[in-house]
Amino acid sequence: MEETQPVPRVGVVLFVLKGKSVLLGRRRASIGESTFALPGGHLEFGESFEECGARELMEETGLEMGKADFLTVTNKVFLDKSKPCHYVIVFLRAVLADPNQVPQNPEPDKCDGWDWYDWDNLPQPLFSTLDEMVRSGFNPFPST
Ligand SMILES: Nc1nc2c([nH]c(=O)n2[C@H]2C[C@H](O)[C@@H](COP(=O)(O)OP(=O)(O)OP(=O)(O)O)O2)c(=O)[nH]1
Ligand SMILES: [Mg+2]
Repeated sequence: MEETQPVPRVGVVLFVLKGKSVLLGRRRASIGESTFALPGGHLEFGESFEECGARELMEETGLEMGKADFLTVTNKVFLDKSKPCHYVIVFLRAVLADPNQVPQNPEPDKCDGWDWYDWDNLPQPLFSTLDEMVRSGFNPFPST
């Protein structure tokens, strides 16, 4: 039988902002195990980036997304795992529909839980892509 060739996949990942804080959760997943990462996941057939972001945020945190806009895109190959992965990741900046919503953890097998972290005092270790962005001086907050 012919082997299926690996292909790049598209992900949508959210910087959910509240004041000077960003929403992060410690991953329980093969890629980035035990690192702090942003909510997000795979783009499904027919979805807009915003629809995907809102769906993933609801599935992973129970939070309802408000306004979102495009920030940047990355193109990253993860070769350190037994199954190599290649992701084009679209990063959106988002706020909550209601800023008083409290994050839940409906997928405890995938994440230890979600919390708000001050951008100037981020937890360690960060997920590799996020770590690279922070080190390069990337800032998800709107310039005022
Ligand atoms: N969640 C998340 N994914 C990220 C980040 N940075 C980054 O490159 N990715 C890439 C690697 C992930 O394997 C890929 C897809 O996200 P994911 O691993 O959370 O996917 P998922 O299980 O939630 O997706 P799904 O199957 O539920 O659709 O996006 C990040 O900060 N958070
Ligand atoms: Mg995810």
